[in-house]
Amino acid sequence: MTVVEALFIFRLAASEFSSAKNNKVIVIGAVVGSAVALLGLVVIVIWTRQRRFRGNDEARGGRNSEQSKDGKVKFFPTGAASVVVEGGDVISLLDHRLDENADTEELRRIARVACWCIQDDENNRPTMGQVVQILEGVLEVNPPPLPRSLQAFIDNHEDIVFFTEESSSQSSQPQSNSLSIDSSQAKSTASTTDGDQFQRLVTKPPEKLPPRITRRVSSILLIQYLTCACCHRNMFLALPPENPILASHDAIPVIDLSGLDGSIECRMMTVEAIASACAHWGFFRIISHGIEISLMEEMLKAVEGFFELPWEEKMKYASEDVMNPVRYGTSLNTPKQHALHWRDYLRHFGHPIHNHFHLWPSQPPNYRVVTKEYLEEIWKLAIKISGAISKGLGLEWDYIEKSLGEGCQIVASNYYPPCPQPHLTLGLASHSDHGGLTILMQNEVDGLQVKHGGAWVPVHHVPATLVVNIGDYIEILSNGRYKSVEHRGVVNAERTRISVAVGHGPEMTAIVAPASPLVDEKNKTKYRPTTYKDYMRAQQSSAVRGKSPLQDIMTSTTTENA
Ligand SMILES: O=C(O)CCC(=O)C(=O)O
Ligand SMILES: [Fe+2]
Repeated sequence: MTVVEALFIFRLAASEFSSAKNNKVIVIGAVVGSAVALLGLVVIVIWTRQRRFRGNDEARGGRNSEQSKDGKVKFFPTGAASVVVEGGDVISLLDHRLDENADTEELRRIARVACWCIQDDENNRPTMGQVVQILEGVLEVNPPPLPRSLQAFIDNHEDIVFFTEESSSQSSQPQSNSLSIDSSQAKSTASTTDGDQFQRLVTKPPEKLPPRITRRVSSILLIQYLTCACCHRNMFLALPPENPILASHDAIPVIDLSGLDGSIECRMMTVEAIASACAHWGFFRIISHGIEISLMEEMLKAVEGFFELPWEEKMKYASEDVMNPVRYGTSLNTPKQHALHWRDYLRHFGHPIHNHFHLWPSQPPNYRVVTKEYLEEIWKLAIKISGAISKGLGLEWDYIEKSLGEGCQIVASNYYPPCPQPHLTLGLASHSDHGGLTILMQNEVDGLQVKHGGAWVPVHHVPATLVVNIGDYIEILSNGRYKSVEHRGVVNAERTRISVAVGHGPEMTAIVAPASPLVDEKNKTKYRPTTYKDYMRAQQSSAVRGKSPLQDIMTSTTTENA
């Protein structure tokens, strides 16, 4: 593909992106083969953004070119590429609204990779994988040669096809004040380049990795990455320096839930086992839970099917509003955090299902039906376990159930693609869940870790089991007797991990506060009351680290009363 062809396609298909299944980077859906060339142009658009290439400048009539004082028409990509090739001031090309507020090195890297992507000979262009690594600073990139087809615009500056800024539904009329070059002409000027040019791209790992760490370029993220890099935002999620030592065994308690359907002794023993697990771990594995294995498998498949949809289909559910009933994204609050997880997620409300069913993803075709069945079963299971937890706290069986009102169920499906540098990043940073109980299912790839006694303990995949953890709502309701436990997701270099975490909490308007039977003169309230909606919003909007949202509503127990 020549640059001109790429420009045409960019012009006509600017919004058509799809995910490359394997390497999880953005490509342009309409392009078969040379997506990298188009990527190079997209990169130039993003980095220089408004003023010339996109033609926002009305004075220039929305063209991707401008006329200099000597009357010559300059094609902006050519000018930009020349600056990059000659080692000029890349900051001068930056969107002026950014007030030169960018990291020159980062920008130079972006600019160079953009120019390598639009080399005339496809063999000289980097692979998507190399693009990603260069942008991340893992590989170094040398200055590129000026693409010959851009050189053609210098040589034939009066013969330029201008593309207007109108949407692709309008025809792309040449705006030339003279003749036009069509793509075949440009092709003829773009002969293949020397075989050794690719060598000049030579990318070598830097001696040490950059300090800011999350390497996350998935379907959503390449664009975010580039935009944020241009805005000089720190979007990397670093591991905490004092990472606790990782215990190597999986020691969370295992509870046979069939005990809750047995004799009274059996029930009480199971209640005690759950109470002990909540008090000491906040996490436990359940067996004999009553959810059909086939349903679990179908749910995992439906979720996987969603993540494998084309990018544009998934993006229908992207939202920056943390309270949106359906959300597809990456970190919980990407615009605010500028710190990204190595994962994509789909998060939406479940119970009461009739309120939300119609909003759920309509693809893959069986997603809604399977999810409905799974969430209904999981809701019943959550209520059953909540009964045992209530009893274990010395409350009535139905205390927690009643406190939920209509209740709220949220399913968060997480998709963690393989990561080339897994030890340097996280799929999901340490956090506690805002709800009462989370019931989690994972595919056969490990990655969940629970903080216990100052160490991170892995929770391995065990077929047919589910993992339960208590969240902030139960910590608050128990007046701190049970603690919601921090957990996180790590990633690996080989396999995609999928987890489906279903959280259960009260209806949005419910007041979140300690259960009154658990508050007295001796046990003063440890948490300030708030509505669940406000708490959830605060939790979802904060940088997802540790338990800070919960700490924000803690009282000084020595001074405050219920
Ligand atoms: O992927 C996992 O195992 C953890 C998921 C999780 O903690 C969450 O979605 O809240
Ligand atoms: Fe979680």
